[in-house]
Amino acid sequence: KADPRMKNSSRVVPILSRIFPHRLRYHSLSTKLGFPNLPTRQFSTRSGLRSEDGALKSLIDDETEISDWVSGLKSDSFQTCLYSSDDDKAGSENWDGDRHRGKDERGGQGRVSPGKRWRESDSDDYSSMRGGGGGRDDRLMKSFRDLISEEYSEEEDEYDDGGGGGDVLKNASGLFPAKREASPLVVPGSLGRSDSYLSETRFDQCSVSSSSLKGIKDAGYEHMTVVQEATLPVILKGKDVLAKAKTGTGKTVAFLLPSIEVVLKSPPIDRDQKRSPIFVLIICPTRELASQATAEANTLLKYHPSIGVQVVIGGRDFLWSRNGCQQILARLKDHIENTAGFATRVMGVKVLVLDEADHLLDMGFRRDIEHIIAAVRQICHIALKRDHEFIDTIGQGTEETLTGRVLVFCTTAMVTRLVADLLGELNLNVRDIHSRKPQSYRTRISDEFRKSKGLILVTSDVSAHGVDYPEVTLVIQVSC
Ligand SMILES: Nc1ncnc2c1ncn2[C@@H]1O[C@H](COP(=O)(O)OP(=O)(O)OP(=O)(O)O)[C@@H](O)[C@H]1O
Repeated sequence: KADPRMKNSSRVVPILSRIFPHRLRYHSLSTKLGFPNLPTRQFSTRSGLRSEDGALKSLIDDETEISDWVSGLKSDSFQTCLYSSDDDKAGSENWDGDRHRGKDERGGQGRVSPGKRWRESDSDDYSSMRGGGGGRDDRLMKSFRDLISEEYSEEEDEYDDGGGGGDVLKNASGLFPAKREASPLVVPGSLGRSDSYLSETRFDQCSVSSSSLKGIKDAGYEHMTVVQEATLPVILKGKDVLAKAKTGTGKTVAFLLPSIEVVLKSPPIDRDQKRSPIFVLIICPTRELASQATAEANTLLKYHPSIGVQVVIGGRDFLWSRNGCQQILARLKDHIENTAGFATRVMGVKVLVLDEADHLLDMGFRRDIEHIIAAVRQICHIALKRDHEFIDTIGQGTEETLTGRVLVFCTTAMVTRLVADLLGELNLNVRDIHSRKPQSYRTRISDEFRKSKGLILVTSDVSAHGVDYPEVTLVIQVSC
């Protein structure tokens, strides 16, 4: 039986189809420097997977079929939150899901065991979905926005929910410039200061329910973190958000708290309904991260006895394996089709969170994300609206993440220039010295490198002779 709440919408969600290009990876350098880390595992390109993976193939083939039975479904509103972290702490070794999220430093979580509530019925099979740690640069975020919005424009009119995006921005506590999505909203308070994750704003200054406030207080939180402060009012206004923030800066609460408020604002559940509808769907790449989010949710839900949280986990550490995304898809499809009541329950989804989605893109999973979104969309009619807000608490460049001096030796002037250009493309703070540069320039750059911190010097062997650079954190020899 369909949720009666779904009756009034006329949205049609566009098909997402563009292929996201694979990106260059500088794994070892980024790991050493504490730059945003990239995965160590080798992932095959996506092209071969589809034919090999029956589950994915069948999901895609079945999209039309699923779409048939959901075509009558309607949704009043649907919010999408895409979260990414600029993970300068988590090393590549953590990609299997045992990332630490700074909880020891700040405490205040884990009081309630994951999945305590709502485990009663239809899931013996728990499977988590969440994207690993470590954000990428703005190109990724832009790609994400492109990915989600590009086909949106084709059906723009059908998406207009009358929300009035500009007004939303204007009304948002004065924190947000009334600007549409042309460029990310950079939250300056957070830039370049690793200890400044807490904002001046207290939770009790925001319009969240008193029960949520009690839970927040019990968790020991008083002030919002920068990303929470920036995203909460926007999401509470019903706006979609694409947020970028460093690891351990409270993104989980940033998406959980407004999600809880959305649930609270939803019409009461029909008591006759056998299975409670799912209002919020959070997709995480690993069971560990899903469990952490669940624990955090339970903390926030302490005084909301009517709202439950359920973690659905399948195989063990499956995501960052070769077919991880396909497995998510397969499980999603499996749950939709075979888990008693799941499809009906998920029809009520009002908030979709793709946590750390940038990693999925970075790893060439764009197609798979599209399919996940398509699969979810089939049942709940969602998309990140084109007038969503992109909130960036990190900003361009990564200079603040590099504190040491890095020396990269290359064999020739050409290779030196190439390596410097590549690092520059990654927004790293880089200088190059080689024989084709004038001596005065080389001397100046040498001096700058000696004096400054947070700089990468790429040099040909020309500067290897007789130079003495103090406190070099890392030396890399490029031998091609
Ligand atoms: N407003 C707050 N005040 C104090 N501590 C907080 C606040 N919000 C979250 N925390 C705590 O900060 C820690 C890190 O938060 P969280 O795990 O949500 O960060 P994150 O940005 O999601 O990290 P990741 O990128 O690893 O997913 C947790 O222990 C959480 O309980």
